[in-house]
Amino acid sequence: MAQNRKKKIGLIGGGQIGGNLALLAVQKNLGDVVLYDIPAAEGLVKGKALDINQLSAVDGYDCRVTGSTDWKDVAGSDVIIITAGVPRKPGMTREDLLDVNLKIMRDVAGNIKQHAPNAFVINVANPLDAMVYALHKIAGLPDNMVVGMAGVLDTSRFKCFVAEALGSSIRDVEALVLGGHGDDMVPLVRHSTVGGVPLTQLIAKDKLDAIIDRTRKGGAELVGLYKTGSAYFGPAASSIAMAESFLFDRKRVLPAAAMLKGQYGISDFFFGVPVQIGAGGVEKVITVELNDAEKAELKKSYESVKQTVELVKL
Ligand SMILES: NC(=O)c1ccc[n+]([C@@H]2O[C@H](COP(=O)([O-])OP(=O)(O)OC[C@H]3O[C@@H](n4cnc5c(N)ncnc54)[C@H](O)[C@@H]3O)[C@@H](O)[C@H]2O)c1
Ligand SMILES: O=C(O)C[C@H](O)C(=O)O
Repeated sequence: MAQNRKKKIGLIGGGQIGGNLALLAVQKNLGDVVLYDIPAAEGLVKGKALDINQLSAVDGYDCRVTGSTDWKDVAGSDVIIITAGVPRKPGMTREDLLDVNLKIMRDVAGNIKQHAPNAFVINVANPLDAMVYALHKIAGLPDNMVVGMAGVLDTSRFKCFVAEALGSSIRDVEALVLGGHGDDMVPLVRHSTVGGVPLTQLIAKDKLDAIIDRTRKGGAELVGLYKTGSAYFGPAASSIAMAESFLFDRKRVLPAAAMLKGQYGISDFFFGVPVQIGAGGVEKVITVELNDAEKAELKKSYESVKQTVELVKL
């Protein structure tokens, strides 16, 4: 009888998010993990791999992590998550990372093209929307196999603040944040509910406005607290949710930066919208009906993301 082989997960970048991705992948039994980083970080990835493999004995996890500085080990990955890139520090914008992270992306995307052209690739590096655009161009992957992680994280921040404000279970909060991964992202209040009850009936407008503002600045709030880098637990969990939906053909509808071909009036551009992720990668882009005010907000977010993407010269 044919045996199902274990899935292979390539994690490019073994820093804060990369290490947490490896841990979550093992704990969720997603597959064997290759944690790749540059030669200067060999000890870091080999150490994290060994540490997680030893932890596996405690709870009996079956998947293994290999720390590597050789792209050949990444070959054959079913899914790749890219966190190779510098995080911002207090006082910086995500856009300030463009030059340095674009250099890293050239290297990473070129290697994906060479070593893992069939993988479903999730980019996390910032500035998110520009980096996923560069990845797609350089790696030459099909539109459906490249996606950027931001919407799941931005939406989870919004849900977290709503649950806190109401003192309710976070499980019952349904919400959606659209647009680019920047201060102009669009939390869709009209489409958000708690236990099926519209959010607008539960939280007063001034409180909701404060939640929206805090969500938009959610990344900066953590940068301000950590001081030496940015968020990593939430980003890792958000990326794993996307990878899981692909690996197990879950067909979850999740907000992500996906290639648009005319949807929302946007063409040949990666932008944060709800997509269905399954074994075929991004299988569907879902169009949400928006009112004029929401359309205007989304256009503003698009215009600001576009400014950064236009600086990407390949
Ligand atoms: N999309 C999001 O929502 C989101 C959320 C948080 C962080 N981020 C971004 O994710 C990136 C990583 O964050 P982090 O906290 O893990 O940073 P980190 O500094 O802890 O880790 C980054 C790792 O990338 C490695 N790296 C550098 N060049 C590389 C290359 N060419 N190939 C492979 N690896 C390479 C570094 O050696 C380092 O280990 C940052 O750009 C950050 O801004 C995005
Ligand atoms: O804010 C950052 O720099 C990191 C990330 O984009 C986040 O939203 O946490």
